[in-house]
Amino acid sequence: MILSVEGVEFSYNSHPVLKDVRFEVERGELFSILGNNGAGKSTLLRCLNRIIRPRTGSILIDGVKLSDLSRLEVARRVGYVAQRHEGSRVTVFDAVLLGRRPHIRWDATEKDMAIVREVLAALRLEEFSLRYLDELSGGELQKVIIARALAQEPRLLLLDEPTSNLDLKNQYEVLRIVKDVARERRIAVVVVMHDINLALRFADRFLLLRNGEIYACGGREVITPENIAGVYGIPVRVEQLGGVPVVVPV
Ligand SMILES: Nc1ncnc2c1ncn2[C@@H]1O[C@H](COP(=O)(O)OP(=O)(O)OP(=O)(O)O)[C@@H](O)[C@H]1O
Repeated sequence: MILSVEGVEFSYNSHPVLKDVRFEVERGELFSILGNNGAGKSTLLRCLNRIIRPRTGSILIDGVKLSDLSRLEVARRVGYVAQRHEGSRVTVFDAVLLGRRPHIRWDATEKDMAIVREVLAALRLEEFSLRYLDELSGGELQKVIIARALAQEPRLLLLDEPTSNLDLKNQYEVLRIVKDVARERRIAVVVVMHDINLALRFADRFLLLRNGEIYACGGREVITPENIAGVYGIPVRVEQLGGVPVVVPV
């Protein structure tokens, strides 16, 4: 088990956002968090990266309490891609190399450079290597931020709506790469997604969050018309298409 979340509660000021959230993510697993707008998905990811600290409950990474780790130790273990990012006057290569920073002692080594080149190739970003981030399209920038998190080689990778700016081809490519990385490197990947059908295609397990509470958690069997209606308040059918369940609003 890489990630164990036990009874996490979080409030902004006195407004409760997460209530008794508990789940586990195994190595090699792509775990998808789904839920209505404002359900607390991003807040949960920020707790998992210790950007914010839960009021109660505990989060364990490889059995070690997140709250006992130093900032550097968290950065070595947890990669995080936020929902929004802004371009800056840094080249794509340097931005991805920044992902290696938690592992670099004095100066970047040939190994760090090789990892960056490998990640850029996997995400088909090589031609942009020397471009500045503020000269990229929204989708290209999103891929660079994901590349930086992959270069970090975390044990736990947290992605907040990683495909929101990507076209159809890039959505599939990026999720395929992330899934392969999870399997091959035996890391845990937690992805917040709005597209249930994309989640159904790539995720191994699902957490349905409604207004800060777990509504359901499990494999494809939890993606039922009842659960989707309960979380999103919209009637749907679940059809099979090429062996993959597809959620269709009715
Ligand atoms: N910094 C903050 N201060 C106060 N309240 C906040 C803050 N950030 C989020 N909230 C509130 O906490 C709740 C959960 O927000 P969060 O962003 O985690 O939801 P979400 O499930 O990621 O939503 P979405 O699908 O719309 O991105 C919302 O009601 C939101 O208004």
